[in-house]
Amino acid sequence: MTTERENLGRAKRWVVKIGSALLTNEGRGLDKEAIADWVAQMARLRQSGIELVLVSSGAVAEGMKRLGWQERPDELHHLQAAAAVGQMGMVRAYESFFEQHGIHTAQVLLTHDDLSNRKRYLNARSALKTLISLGVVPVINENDTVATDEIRFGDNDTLGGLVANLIEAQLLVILTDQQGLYERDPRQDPTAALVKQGFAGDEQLEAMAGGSGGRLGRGGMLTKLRAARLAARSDTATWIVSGRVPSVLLKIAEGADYGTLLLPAQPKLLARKQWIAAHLKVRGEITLDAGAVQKLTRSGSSLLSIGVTAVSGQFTRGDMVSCVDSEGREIARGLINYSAEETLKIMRQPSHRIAELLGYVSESELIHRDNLVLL
Ligand SMILES: Nc1ncnc2c1ncn2[C@@H]1O[C@H](COP(=O)(O)OP(=O)(O)O)[C@@H](O)[C@H]1O
Ligand SMILES: N[C@@H](CCC(=O)OP(=O)(O)O)C(=O)O
Repeated sequence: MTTERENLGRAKRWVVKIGSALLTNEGRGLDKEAIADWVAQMARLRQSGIELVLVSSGAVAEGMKRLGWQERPDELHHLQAAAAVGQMGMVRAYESFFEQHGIHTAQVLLTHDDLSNRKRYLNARSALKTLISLGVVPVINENDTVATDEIRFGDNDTLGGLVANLIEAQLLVILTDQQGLYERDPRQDPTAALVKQGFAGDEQLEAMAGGSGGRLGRGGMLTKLRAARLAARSDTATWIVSGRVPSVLLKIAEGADYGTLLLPAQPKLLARKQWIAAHLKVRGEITLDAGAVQKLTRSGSSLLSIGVTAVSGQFTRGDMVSCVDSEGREIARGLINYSAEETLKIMRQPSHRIAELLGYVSESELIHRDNLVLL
């Protein structure tokens, strides 16, 4: 009988994410030996027909090393400067190692803005798919030099999950400095047991994960689990595994029993809904009454103004808002058809009164079901 691991090892399209601590050998500078080794493995995978996209952290960590800084700076402009310096070394290393195997690489730097604008999202998707079809391995990182807090993914685990959605990968492999997810942070408790398999989005697993163990990156175990939750929306499984296991990527392709495998538990979302769900910047919150919650969750209906009891935040038509129940639990997200001010005027009112209350009607639904994603 074939196991899930064996099936996933045969997946055709992978996103591989490599974290800062691993790539820079805990900040000692780019670990060229390790990079050459991962690249050699990826070249073998490509030869066996697997399509690959690489999401690599390490620009800030490598920049810090080159600039002689011991501590990760707090100021944004210092981080941006370090990233700009370090990114050069990183892409140079990848390019020269992949070249030895006759494989072209491409540098792709993204900000959250690029993926939250529908047109730029579609552009990024077709550019990546074209690169893949040309046999090129794209090397993606956040565009740290221009990213402000407003337009930041924040960590590359999240970026990895979103890229998996973008290219509809079957597998997201997160290489890190631990063997996988442990029941507790192994840096705090070395006796903690490894979790071998679970479901993406399982809150019990998320409760086991702590923040970043290092001073180099921004992620941590929780961001990896959240990335798995994001990836699951495109039916992508996530494998969290140590990059220090010899031939780790080749072993995964054989379905070996390493690390933590997180399987998607929900049905795949339509591509447009994945894009909606991936919006990280929520502009406001609307509270729904019990009837509206039931309509949305049981019948997949659109949200009407009559079911809304409260509005908070500043949003305009087309913005992403979070829909919560009367206890404050988020149940859905969607692109709203009315601004916060308009929503305040029409909440608790039936749709046929919108014209009378506002003097015009944009749409009869507050959020159309095609623009609504249940969480
Ligand atoms: N439950 C857990 N299991 C494993 N690692 C954990 C857990 N909770 C927190 N961590 C920490 O997360 C770190 C990995 O995240 P991070 O340092 O961001 O790595 P990367 O640079 O690979 O993204 C580990 O070194 C570990 O200290
Ligand atoms: N874009 C940043 C990535 C920061 C980050 O998320 O790091 P990590 O938690 O190690 O994956 C960089 O290249 O330094």
